[in-house]
Order: sequence, then structure tokens, then C-alpha cells
Amino acid sequence: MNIALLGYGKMGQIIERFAADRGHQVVLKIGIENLNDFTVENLKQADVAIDFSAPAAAVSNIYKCFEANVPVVVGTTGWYGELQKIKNDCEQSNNTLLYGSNFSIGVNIFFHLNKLLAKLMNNYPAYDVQVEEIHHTQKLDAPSGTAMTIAEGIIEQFDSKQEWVNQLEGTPITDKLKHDQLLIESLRIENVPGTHTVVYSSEVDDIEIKHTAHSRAGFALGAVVAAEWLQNKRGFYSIADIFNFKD
Ligand SMILES: NC(=O)C1=CN([C@@H]2O[C@H](COP(=O)(O)OP(=O)(O)OC[C@H]3O[C@@H](n4cnc5c(N)ncnc54)[C@H](OP(=O)(O)O)[C@@H]3O)[C@@H](O)[C@H]2O)C=CC1
Ligand SMILES: O=C(O)C1=N[C@H](C(=O)O)C[C@H](O)C1
Repeated sequence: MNIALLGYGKMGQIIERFAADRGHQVVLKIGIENLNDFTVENLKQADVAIDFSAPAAAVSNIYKCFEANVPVVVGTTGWYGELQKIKNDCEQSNNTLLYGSNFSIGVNIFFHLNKLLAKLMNNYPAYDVQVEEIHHTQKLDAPSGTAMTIAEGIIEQFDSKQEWVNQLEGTPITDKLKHDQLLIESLRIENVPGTHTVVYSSEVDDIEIKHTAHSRAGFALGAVVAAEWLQNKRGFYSIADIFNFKD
């Protein structure tokens, strides 16, 4: 497969190595320093584009891929407010996109486990629930996309939570947390690739599930596997479409 890498930072560089290991060629690498090369003509050399750029860049990168008619795997987070519009535009223009807040297999298992646990805990009103995410200090968005997916999974299954609210360490929540609000606490600590914890607390005990990424390798391999999966498909997908977990 010929791959265009949109964003050549921490993730882009690791994805390049996994792509080569799996026999693919990177035919275009776009970073902030060579944005002039990011043309529809150059993009058309690729079978698939993989975007790990920045929250502010993802949406325009996606539309450039649509213009070039090149399927795009989007790992970038922090743009999900535009998701529904992009889905509509993707389908109407017969384009192809797969997005995921987290491409590692471990986190995708965790997403499934999180929903199963939330469904079970829904029967036990003595417990309240909270989400915590920890990432490196260069992270531009909060909460993490992964924490948002986890929170949405809980809200789907756990009747007493209706919406999530985020607290980035050091910034106070303006209003007092209501019982139907799910807190996502974000912490930023040097060099942490990504740690997510869900805690159910009662007076007498806590139940925790936790995913700890040891490096970015799981995210990068997952993105290349997603690009392979997307080849020869049309339409709008999420990473959940690749996995078929049974209860
Ligand atoms: N879904 C998943 O599994 C994962 C998602 N992510 C997400 O991926 C994104 C990138 O993460 P990471 O690689 O760690 O971040 P980095 O900041 O290390 O890399 C992003 C790169 O994209 C460049 N960039 C900025 N604007 C553009 C643009 N318009 N076109 C192309 N490149 C651009 C940046 O340049 P400059 O620094 O000069 O601005 C930077 O080099 C983040 O949103 C992160 O949350 C990360 C890991 C896993
Ligand atoms: O910015 C990161 O580094 C990561 N971003 C993703 C997110 O926002 O969830 C995935 C992973 O946790 C690393």
C-alpha cells in the first residue's frame, strides 16, 4: 500500500516504521514545515492517508483527502464536534474515512469491558463513577479522545449519568458537579503515553479498571492495521467496526 502520512510528529514517525515493517511505502509525509507539498495531486499518489496531526488541522486535512478521493484513517483527537457534519459529507461525496480515539487493541478491549461493567453497575446505585486520564505535557486537547469514548460508553449504560464534564488538573470546575454529571479528570505528567482509569466508589469500597499504555507502539500498529482494513472499502467507519467483541 502507498501511504500518505499527515502529521509527522511523535505518532507519524512510529507509524512510518510499522508501515515499513508490514511492507508498505510512505509516499508522502506532511508536517508543518512542508505544507506546500500537501496538494490534491500529491495525495492522489497514496492508496490511503493516515492523519495524526493536530486538533486544529484534522478537519481541513480530512476535506483535502475527500477532494483527492483518498481514504483516510484519522487518529487525531480534539475535532469530534465536527463528526456528524463530516460523516454526512463523507457519505454524500462517496468518500471513505475511519476514525478512532484510540487504535490500540488493548484500549479497544477496555472500551468493551467498560460498557459491560457500566451495565452491571447500573444495578448498584450505592456506587458513583468517575474517569481519570493521564497524558504527557505536550498534549493539546483535554479530555483525551479516549476518555470521551469511555465516558460515552458509561453514559450509554449507566442511567444516573447524563453528560460528562472535564476538569483539567489545576483548573476548577466552575459549577458544582451534579449527580447526573460524569467527571473526567485530566492530569498532565511528563512522558506518560496514556493512562485511563474508571473508578466506581461506594462508602465501603472501590472498583477500578485501568489501561496503561507502555509506549505509543500499540496506537501506531493499530493505525496501520486500520489502514489495511480500510483498503477497498467505501463509507464512514469507526475503529469499533474493526472489532467484533461478543458479550
Ligand atoms: N487515536 C489514537 O490512537 C492516538 C491519537 N493520538 C492523537 O494524534 C494526534 C497527534 O499526536 P502526536 O503525534 O503525539 O502529536 P505531535 O505533536 O507529536 O505530532 C503532530 C504533528 O503534526 C504536525 N502538524 C500540525 N499541523 C499540521 C497540518 N496542518 N498538517 C500536517 N501536520 C501538521 C505538528 O507540527 P508542529 O509540531 O510543528 O505543529 C506535529 O509535528 C493528537 O491529536 C493525539 O491526541 C495520539 C496517539 C494515539
Ligand atoms: O495525545 C496523545 O498522546 C494520545 N491521544 C489519544 C487520546 O486523546 O485519547 C490516544 C492516546 O491516549 C494518546
